[in-house]
Amino acid sequence: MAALLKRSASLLRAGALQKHGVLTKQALCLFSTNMRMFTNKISVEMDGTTGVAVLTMKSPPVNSLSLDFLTEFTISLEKLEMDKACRGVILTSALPRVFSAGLDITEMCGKSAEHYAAFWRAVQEFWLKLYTSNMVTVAAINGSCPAGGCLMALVCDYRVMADDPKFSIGLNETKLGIVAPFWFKDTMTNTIGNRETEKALQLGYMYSPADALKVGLVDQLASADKVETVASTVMSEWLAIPDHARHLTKSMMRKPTRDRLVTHRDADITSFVNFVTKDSIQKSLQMYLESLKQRKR
Ligand SMILES: CCC/C=C/C(=O)SCCNC(=O)CCNC(=O)[C@H](O)C(C)(C)COP(=O)([O-])OP(=O)([O-])OC[C@H]1O[C@@H](n2cnc3c(N)ncnc32)[C@H](O)[C@@H]1OP(=O)([O-])[O-]
Repeated sequence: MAALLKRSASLLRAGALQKHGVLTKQALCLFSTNMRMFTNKISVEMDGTTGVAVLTMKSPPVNSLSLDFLTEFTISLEKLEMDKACRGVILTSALPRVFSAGLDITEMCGKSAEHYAAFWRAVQEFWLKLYTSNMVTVAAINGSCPAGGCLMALVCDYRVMADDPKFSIGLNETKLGIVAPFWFKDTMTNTIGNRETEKALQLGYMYSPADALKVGLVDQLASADKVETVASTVMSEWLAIPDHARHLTKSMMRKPTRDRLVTHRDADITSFVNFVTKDSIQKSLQMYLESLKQRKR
């Protein structure tokens, strides 16, 4: 009981969340050591016995990474990170065919320079928090996963993807007439190597699950209905390793890539704002958004 009260207090202290004004519909429920947390766009269920949380993205139509989404995601992750009982998190989607469509293109169109800067800082923060998490992170990719969606999966420790040829994964930025920034590129290079990344980025290549497995962009395929179960099995294998040894190893492997962004963070924001405010880029993004809408007709 004492432990439960201590836990409730720590969750209530996380009332800092409300200051951000994004968690208006948040509900916290405590059942013994299990925890459930809901925001508008994300739900988190923590199993106190296993120490594993499932973070489910539920922002229709395509779990696009808007400023609000990124803020809710980052805060949810921070809360799990602060919870000593949580050792691993599985990321997945509640939507039937989409893991995440990547950055919300409407956040990059027709807005002010100040907005673009705030948006980009949130994208950086999201990447930094997930990339440097002490928890084991496993992506259960149960749908398509372009651009920022692929980035989210790539920063996880392990990726399980649904073996459905209708789904695809990759950094397709060049197809939108934009350029993946250096830390997107670094994240992909660290996973599949320089040559494959160079081809994939120049072509904006979207891999089928089978091809993604072949080049190592994902670690394992599973039938669509088994993705989360397989992710849980993988999670238990990773959690069998002592936390401190795994943390130090992860941090040693990731530090140079993390440091590169941290050192160049402001310059990266300036560069994004200069890029995205160009008329030619605004035109490309508008045309791409329009083409997405036309596809449905
Ligand atoms: C330097 C910058 C680096 C950039 C990184 C990025 O991540 S750039 C991001 C690169 N990302 C991409 O290139 C992904 C583009 N998206 C897709 O390829 C597909 O949507 C899909 C395969 C994800 C899902 O197919 P599906 O048949 O299930 O769904 P659907 O196609 O019918 O779309 C439903 C609705 O969602 C809308 N919408 C979609 N995506 C976005 C978005 N990112 N944002 C906003 N809106 C988006 C779409 O317009 C439509 O709106 P409507 O008409 O209802 O008002």
